[in-house]
Amino acid sequence: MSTHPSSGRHAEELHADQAAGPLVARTVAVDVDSLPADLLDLLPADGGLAWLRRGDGMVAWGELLRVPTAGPERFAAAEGAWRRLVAHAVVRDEVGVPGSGPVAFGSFAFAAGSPAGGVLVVPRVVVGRRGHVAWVTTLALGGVAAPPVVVVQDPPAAPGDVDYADGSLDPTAWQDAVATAVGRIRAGELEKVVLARDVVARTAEPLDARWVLHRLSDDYPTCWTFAVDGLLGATPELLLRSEKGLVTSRVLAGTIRRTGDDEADMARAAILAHSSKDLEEHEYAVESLTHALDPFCSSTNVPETPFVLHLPNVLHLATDVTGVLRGVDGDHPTSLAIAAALHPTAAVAGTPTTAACALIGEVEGMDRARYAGPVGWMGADGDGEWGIALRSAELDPEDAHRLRLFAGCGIVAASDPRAELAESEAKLEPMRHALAAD
Ligand SMILES: C=C(O[C@@H]1C=C(C(=O)O)C=C[C@H]1O)C(=O)O
Repeated sequence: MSTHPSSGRHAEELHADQAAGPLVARTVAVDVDSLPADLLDLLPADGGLAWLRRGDGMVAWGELLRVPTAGPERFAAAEGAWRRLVAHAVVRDEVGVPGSGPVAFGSFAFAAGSPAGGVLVVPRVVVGRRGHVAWVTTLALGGVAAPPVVVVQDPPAAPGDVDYADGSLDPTAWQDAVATAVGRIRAGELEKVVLARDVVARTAEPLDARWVLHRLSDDYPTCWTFAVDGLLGATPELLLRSEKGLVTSRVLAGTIRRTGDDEADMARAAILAHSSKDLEEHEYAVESLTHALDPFCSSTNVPETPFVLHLPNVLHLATDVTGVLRGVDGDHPTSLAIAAALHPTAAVAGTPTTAACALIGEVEGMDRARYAGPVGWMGADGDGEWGIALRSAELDPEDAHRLRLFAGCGIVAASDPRAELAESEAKLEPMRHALAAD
């Protein structure tokens, strides 16, 4: 994995590289049967990029360009750089599906003030699959790249024993923070806040990100498994997909742990679907999303009641919101511009947003970095997919044995700190299991 850049230098590099010539992208169709069932098998050991769900999606490697950003304008700066780059690009794409042609992968800090900022990475090679269609894209500057080597790599080595240590707040201090938040909500200062905690993992062997990615995508096929610049995870929550004028967003809020017993879980699903605490929490999240999406859309569709999303570790209340983008002939904002407007939703910040973010800054006691920020990819036409970076961990660029795991919970007036701690443990489970040896 590449290390995190210090801001200004690499942005200049982008311009210098552009001066070396335009972006040249060539996508060729490949026989879907010639690819391994798991595209992650193609990722080289020194890391790469991934965006996968149910076996479809993309893996990519080689860093052609990197656009580091920071501050309140982090999304706009990245988006502007990408638009300038593709405006002069020379593209030959014989496949023509979302994800073919030039793509950039990105990941952005939750908070505008976070030193983590954000980054767009343009890879040298992308291998993608969408149903029965598969492709390889090569990207270069100023000329056509040599055909890439696309081969199944040696499997990743296990991380060995993993030790866990408290992150910024220990469990008692975090429950105190939750209790403080409940007090503020009951006092009428705000309606909902999402509080997160971090846990630090130390692996005996240097971590091969592919080990974690394989586990996550095998265990959580309905989630979006991602890897962007040292941020790994499998998120069940899609901030948005923008495809040919249609936007889709999967909003989650309201959670119950699974028991491991199917019958008991069905009963729990029914409890969740009727829990006024969870329904209230969910409604805040759906409302904030639709409110932010509305200005971009000529029409939206918001189901009246949520469905229960079953994951191996938890059950969530979920709503899929769809909308038709305004704009003629595809002339509408890019997926990243829309993601910027939607972030942060009440699912990861709270309601109202400003008060919730202020309370997070006051009591959470940590920098979320890129956890709970948008993560995903975008193509030359601006279409793309951006998830919310949940159920995730950030690798330490300075120490291949160290990573920070994150999980958060929506807090409302009826929340109980002990139950929220248990919920956060359930949300840490995917990453803990992904790190475990066989
Ligand atoms: C904040 C997280 O999850 C969010 C909070 C949820 C909740 O409180 O019920 C459910 C899904 C996510 O929107 C996380 O996984 O870290």
